[in-house]
Amino acid sequence: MGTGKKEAARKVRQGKTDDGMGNVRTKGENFYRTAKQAKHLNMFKDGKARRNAAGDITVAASFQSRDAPVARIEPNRKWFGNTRVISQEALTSFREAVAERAADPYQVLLKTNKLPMSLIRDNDNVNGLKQHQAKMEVENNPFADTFGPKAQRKRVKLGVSSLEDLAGSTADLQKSYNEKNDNGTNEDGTPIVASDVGSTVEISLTTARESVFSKGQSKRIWNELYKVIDSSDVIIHVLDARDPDGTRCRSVEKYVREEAPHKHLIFVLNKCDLVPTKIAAQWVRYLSKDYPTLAMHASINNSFGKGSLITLLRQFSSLHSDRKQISVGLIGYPNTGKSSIINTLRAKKVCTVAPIPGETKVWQYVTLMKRIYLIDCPGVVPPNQNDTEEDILLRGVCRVENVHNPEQYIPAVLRRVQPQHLERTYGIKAPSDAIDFLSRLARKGGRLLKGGEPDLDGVAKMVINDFLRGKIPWFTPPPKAAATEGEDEKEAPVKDGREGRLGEMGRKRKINEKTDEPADDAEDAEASDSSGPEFEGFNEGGNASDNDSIANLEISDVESGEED
Ligand SMILES: Nc1nc2c(ncn2[C@@H]2O[C@H](COP(=O)(O)OP(=O)(O)OP(=O)(O)O)[C@@H](O)[C@H]2O)c(=O)[nH]1
Repeated sequence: MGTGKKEAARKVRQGKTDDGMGNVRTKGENFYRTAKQAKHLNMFKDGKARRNAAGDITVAASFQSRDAPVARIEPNRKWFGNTRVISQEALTSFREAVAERAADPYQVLLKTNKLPMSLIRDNDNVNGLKQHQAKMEVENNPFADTFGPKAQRKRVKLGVSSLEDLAGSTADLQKSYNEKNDNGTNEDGTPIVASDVGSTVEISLTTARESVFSKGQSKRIWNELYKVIDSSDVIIHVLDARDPDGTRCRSVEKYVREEAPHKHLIFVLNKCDLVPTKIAAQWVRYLSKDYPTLAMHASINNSFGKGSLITLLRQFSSLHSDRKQISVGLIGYPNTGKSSIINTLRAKKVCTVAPIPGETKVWQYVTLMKRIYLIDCPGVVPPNQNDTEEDILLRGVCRVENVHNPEQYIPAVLRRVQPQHLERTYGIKAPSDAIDFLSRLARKGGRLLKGGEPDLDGVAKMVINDFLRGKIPWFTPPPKAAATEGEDEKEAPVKDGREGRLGEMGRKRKINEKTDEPADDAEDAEASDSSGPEFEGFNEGGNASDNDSIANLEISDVESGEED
């Protein structure tokens, strides 16, 4: 007698005849196993092989069977629900339409994750470098050499066919070696310009370059730049209006275009008060072909172009209305006025500004409005083998006081500046040569060393600083095409004093600055700002019929120098 019977007897005794589920278990009715229970229990039996008395398997267990079970997957409409079929022609025209808009700097492709971008940019995952290498390999070598036996492919290319040839070419090199070239000077003692010489001397020149000329190229600064680019939705590339091409970081533009195409890049041509209005307008027209460009004069009290920039940033923020805020990074060469632009937009001194490069050391966040943050970045200089030391110095990249023998750069200054402007600035007759000019200037200013010798070094530093800080007027003329293009287009009527003699705008501003009141807040900027470049703004939904993921950025007639 098991516990089951005892328990049953107890239940009967106590009058509890149900099984806890309301069923009274009486033998003969529902005492036996249900079909479900039986099936479940059979499942365990099924797993075993059946054996005879001797222990040999007579019937294999189901899992030991070698017959594949007949199975059928139930078809489901959902499998086909997410598939769209597009004809080749429709795809081609779609690709063309999108490529056209993507190439236009005034149109913005929004919500790219809702577009089939992999279809549009189908070359993205092809390794360009590998492809290029393979192409070069086949072009430079005959097929048999490239894909022939191993021995042929691995042979080192010496450029000589025999040992005698090799010995002869070494002797030739020895003869043509010029010791002076290694010192960075020609036979007549003038410095070698990188473009005159072959690549071997170029390498020795770059290694011999003073460290002061490598400012803005350090890994730390580039890390700061990448942090700023990564954190920004809009990137403002600040250019110096006097030399926009020289202060343009093309490698950074390329990086943004390729690695972060969803970020908006715009140019701001700063310090446009230092160049004639016409020249600034031509540069704006020229640069606008690549990216939207605004002209600006950064100054807290008397700015120009501030309203347009704020309007543009507001439009970018409304373009990303789904975001809580947008970040705007300011990048560019050192000393182009990035921090000054932030101060101008905020209408107060929030970033340190100095007339020396490298003032901004680390990136810095500044709130412009509730929805727009600005990020200041240290100045960066993309390394370029073709840049000479004088190019680097005269772009304001390095600090003049750290340069040895500054008088050697004065001829370059004289080449860039017109004689009459030097005459007007220093009151000295048109200089013939650099040393003569410096000594006359030193004598005029009483900058003499012991024994009455003119302090050429000190005066040269002063002249370079005046050149960089806008005291001596100069500018780089825009490319010929841009200049003539401007002539053809409607010429703005020239009002009094607006034809833009060099340095005039700056002088007028100085007078105005004394009388003007500072703007209260960035929000009031439009009201306080002078009439900046005309700007129409985003024409949201302008192309909605074509594709509602594409918004148009229409900047019409971006003209600089619309002076107040
Ligand atoms: N004339 C004129 N000078 C300007 C303008 N904007 C900036 N500057 C001057 O340029 C110098 C450099 O300005 P910063 O704002 O410090 O330049 P930055 O790009 O932040 O320089 P880094 O800190 O080296 O990156 C300062 O002396 C400014 O007064 C401008 O629009 N016109």
